[in-house]
Amino acid sequence: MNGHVVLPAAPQAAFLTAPPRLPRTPPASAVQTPAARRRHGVKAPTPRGRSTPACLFGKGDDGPRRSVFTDAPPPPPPGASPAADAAAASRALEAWLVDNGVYLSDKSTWGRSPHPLAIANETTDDGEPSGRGLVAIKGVVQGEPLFKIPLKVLLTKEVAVEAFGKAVLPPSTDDFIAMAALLIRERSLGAASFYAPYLGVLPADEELTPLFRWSEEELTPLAGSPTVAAAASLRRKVRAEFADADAADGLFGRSRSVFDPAVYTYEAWEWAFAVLFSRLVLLRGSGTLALVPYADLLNHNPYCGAYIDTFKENFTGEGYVCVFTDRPYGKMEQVYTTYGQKTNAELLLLYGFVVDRNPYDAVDVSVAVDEGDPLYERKREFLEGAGQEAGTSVAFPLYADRYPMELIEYLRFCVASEAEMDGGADWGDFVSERNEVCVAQALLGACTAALEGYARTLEEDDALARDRGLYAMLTLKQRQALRQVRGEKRILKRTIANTQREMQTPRMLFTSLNAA
Ligand SMILES: C[S@@+](CC[C@H](N)C(=O)[O-])C[C@H]1O[C@@H](n2cnc3c(N)ncnc32)[C@H](O)[C@@H]1O
Repeated sequence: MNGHVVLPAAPQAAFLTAPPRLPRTPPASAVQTPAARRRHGVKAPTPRGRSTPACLFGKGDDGPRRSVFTDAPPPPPPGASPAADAAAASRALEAWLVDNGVYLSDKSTWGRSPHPLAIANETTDDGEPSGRGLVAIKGVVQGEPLFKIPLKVLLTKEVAVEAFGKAVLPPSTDDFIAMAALLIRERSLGAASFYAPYLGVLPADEELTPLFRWSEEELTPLAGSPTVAAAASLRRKVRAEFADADAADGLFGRSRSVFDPAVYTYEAWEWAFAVLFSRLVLLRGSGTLALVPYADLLNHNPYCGAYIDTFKENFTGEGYVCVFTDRPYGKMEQVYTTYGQKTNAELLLLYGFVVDRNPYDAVDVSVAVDEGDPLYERKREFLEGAGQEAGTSVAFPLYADRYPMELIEYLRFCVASEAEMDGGADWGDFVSERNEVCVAQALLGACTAALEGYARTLEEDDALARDRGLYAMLTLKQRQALRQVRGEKRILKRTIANTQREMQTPRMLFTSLNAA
């Protein structure tokens, strides 16, 4: 029996990023004319940096608005400081949202309660920077809709098809590819883009650090972790997708007058995919993938049960996206959403962060029929007959407190004796004490081999994390890597300890008590 830990295949739509260098003047083909804007059903852009959002400091439609983050002094000029620029970008986004019908006032009006949130330009989670976030500026009750974002400000494949035209971007184009093209185009338009205020609050390129963008050197502290292979796999996919699009018969290659090679570069492509991976949401009901401005400022909390949904206004028939809270929030508390039940490896790969105490964290262990097993051929043929392709190796997730029963069933088969095979055993059930002990040994072997693959032991990692002086010298990526490998090693060690304990009573070794 051999065993090693691997990550599941990288996400299907995983593609890529690096901040594109923007041309000073957008190519003529990329400039959005007022006529085109009308065709796309969007309003003329609010020039970036031109005005102070009325909703915060002026007397706009909603009257004066107080913001806990922007109270008092007038905004400093652009470029005064990174913090001032970030605040100005947030205000520009709010003004744009208000212009497009989002109610952000902290006053109630007929039929509308005060908007309970404000943008925090700098937040922290688990002691690490987590960029912008949304914070309650008044108490929020459970189930309260936090905001209504009109569908017209969303970025979707449909918008991309409209923007480029069906002849250039057929509706059958993959969602990620269509939206990557749209993002690159809108960014190249600069202030002329309808979405400029939204693009203005996206993290700076160097702040977009999903694992697939890490350099070889940056990946070094993750040596031994299945995340390294996952990052390489995702990087390859993103590159391959770009190569396809860039080929003479690909999306870009076919329409070079629209897709200027100086704008639609690999760097721009990677940037767009990093944005999409970390911000796209799947809207329930319609099944549409969308970038939802403002809603995508919500940070992730794995314990959060908030949900996002679309609905239609009764009178106007206009569509909205709404986020509903799962619990009450007090004033000044950061309000969260969930990006789904993701492992830390998935969060690191796609979003660039790791969550301490993540209840969904898991490490995949890959198990296979031992090639030295005299029954190897018979077992391989059996698996192929059952539809399993490419050998006998299968990956299963190990959680801190459980493992999937399918892993045990598969191991029971892998270690089965001839008599057990002949007897047509039900692998979902106890087969024999011998079989059960072999399963335990195989599991221990897989976990031990995985632990031996790391450069450092868990104890050495723990010592590094405890050493304040040394820890403070680590870069953010090094700290994320340390948290990632410590989490993986803890799960592997816990599985070893649990399995060794359970081996005391082999008859009851792998009951559903431990299984997921
Ligand atoms: C959908 S965006 C959320 C808004 C984001 N903070 C921003 O500044 O635009 C997702 C990104 O936020 C950050 N983030 C979200 N939740 C986080 C968390 N719990 N810990 C650390 N970073 C987090 C990560 O950089 C992630 O890629």
